[in-house]
Amino acid sequence: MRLRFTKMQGAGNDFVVIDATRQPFALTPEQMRRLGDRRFGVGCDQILVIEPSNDAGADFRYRIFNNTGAEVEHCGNGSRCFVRYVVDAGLTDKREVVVDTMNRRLRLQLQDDGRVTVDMGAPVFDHAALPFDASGLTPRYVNGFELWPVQGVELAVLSMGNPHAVQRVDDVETAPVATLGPAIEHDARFPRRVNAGFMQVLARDRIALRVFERDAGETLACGTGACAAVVAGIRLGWLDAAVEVQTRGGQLRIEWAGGASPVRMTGPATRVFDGEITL
Ligand SMILES: N[C@H](CCC[C@H](N)C(=O)O)C(=O)O
Repeated sequence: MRLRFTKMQGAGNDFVVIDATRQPFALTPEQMRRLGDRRFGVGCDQILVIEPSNDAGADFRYRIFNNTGAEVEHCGNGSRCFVRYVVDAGLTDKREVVVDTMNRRLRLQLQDDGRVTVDMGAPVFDHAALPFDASGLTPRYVNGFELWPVQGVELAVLSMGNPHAVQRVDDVETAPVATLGPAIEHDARFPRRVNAGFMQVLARDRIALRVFERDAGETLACGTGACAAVVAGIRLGWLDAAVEVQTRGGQLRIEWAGGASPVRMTGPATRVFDGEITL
């Protein structure tokens, strides 16, 4: 089948965007794996599928698939690219767009400087939301927040709609992301696996972050991972309410006022090229 797509990236996290409002989306997981393959296909970290909304409260639905073909709950960098796409493609004349993902309703705002601000919803600390099996473990409490001993390190665990396990490291550049990342991702205590964050605190309003993503491996940036790292850092008493996150692919700004308030993320969203592929 012939498929039109738009290649986009948000802080180096890259996506194949499929507009299912203008062409049918019916790819098998194998076809999605080929689409996402950097040698046999287009290549991307995730595939984003834009669909009409079937709910009066939202302008669109958007589905997210890792490049393995696995459908997932949330993608922060992808949400910014989604709104950049729908505005540039003329699918909406709004500059504040409401979109439904698998389990969240997001509000996205296109800024005058071209960046996009996303209300990412509130973090969830209930272990069942990841899920995370803490049975038999004793956490260390820092500032009243738990750090869990897993794979020989201390993890803060939380959900941004998708599961995250964040640890503090002295230097992200020398952190063992390539080995410890997959070990955490596949640890049995995360039955649906997990995104593993490595956070270096540079100041109370600045961190460096690398994320070994579930399925996709290390990406140049992870939006939900940046939200999870900042929320964990605030809960642990290391960070203030507004933090600049330096990733390998660019900079994100994350704000969280605590409690049940939503996490706000601001960052770039760029169209790279349009194309067609036969799958
Ligand atoms: N790998 C993630 C999905 C993509 C998240 C990331 N690309 C972002 O920007 O939030 C997961 O399996 O939960």
